[in-house]
Amino acid sequence: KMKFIIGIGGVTNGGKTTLTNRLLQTLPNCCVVHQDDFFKKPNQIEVGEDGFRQWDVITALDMEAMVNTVKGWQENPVKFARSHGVSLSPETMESESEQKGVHILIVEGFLIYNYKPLIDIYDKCFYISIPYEECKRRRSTRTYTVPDPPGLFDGHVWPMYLKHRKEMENNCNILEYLDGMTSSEDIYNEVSESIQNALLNRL
Ligand SMILES: Nc1ncnc2c1ncn2[C@@H]1O[C@H](COP(=O)(O)OP(=O)(O)O)[C@@H](O)[C@H]1O
Ligand SMILES: O=C(O)c1ccc[n+]([C@@H]2O[C@H](COP(=O)([O-])O)[C@@H](O)[C@H]2O)c1
Repeated sequence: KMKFIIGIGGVTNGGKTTLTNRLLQTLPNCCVVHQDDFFKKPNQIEVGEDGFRQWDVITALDMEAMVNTVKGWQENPVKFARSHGVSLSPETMESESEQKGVHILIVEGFLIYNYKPLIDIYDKCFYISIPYEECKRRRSTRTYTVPDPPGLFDGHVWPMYLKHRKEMENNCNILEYLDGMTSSEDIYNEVSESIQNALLNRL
């Protein structure tokens, strides 16, 4: 059975979750792993010299657990789907014995291309970005499990984003860049078409 992994990376508040949810509704047999689910507890997040808890670094996340979750899907996507409440299409169920059908995993998050064990797993790598002003505006309307203290965006979030983005580009993934300023409908259509083409090439 064919397995296909899609990375949806990009800046905080770029629209990764919005796009991911839309794809989940339309792609067959599609599961998701959200990087945000692997943040460590606040008391395990180190405080930097700047006084801010360092949320926007890879060590703020339990990446080992995230990799194991992805491996769990790779080893048995049917079991993974079932245990995560994803219903499989009848066609996939019937063809289980026949090596047909496709299983798709979306890996979504702000640092999914900055961790070695995950870099080579993707069949498609998307990257959403938006400009500083829009990012700051959208972020100010969002409340995380731990709300941003004043100054976090300029003092930590944005500088870390720039640093990681540079690092990621050096890792030279074959990234497809998406403009997060366009409508979510346009972004969805662009990504959807790209995925369909890749799937057709693989069948
Ligand atoms: N294409 C878009 N255009 C305008 N606003 C968007 C778009 N996509 C998402 N948003 C908004 O931006 C905010 C962050 O979106 P979200 O999908 O949660 O981003 P992320 O998962 O990258 O942090 C939300 O308020 C969402 O409604
Ligand atoms: O999810 C959490 O528990 C959490 C707690 C504190 C901060 N965050 C922020 O989550 C951001 C990444 O998620 P996202 O959806 O904005 O890409 C990152 O910029 C962190 O600063 C997230």
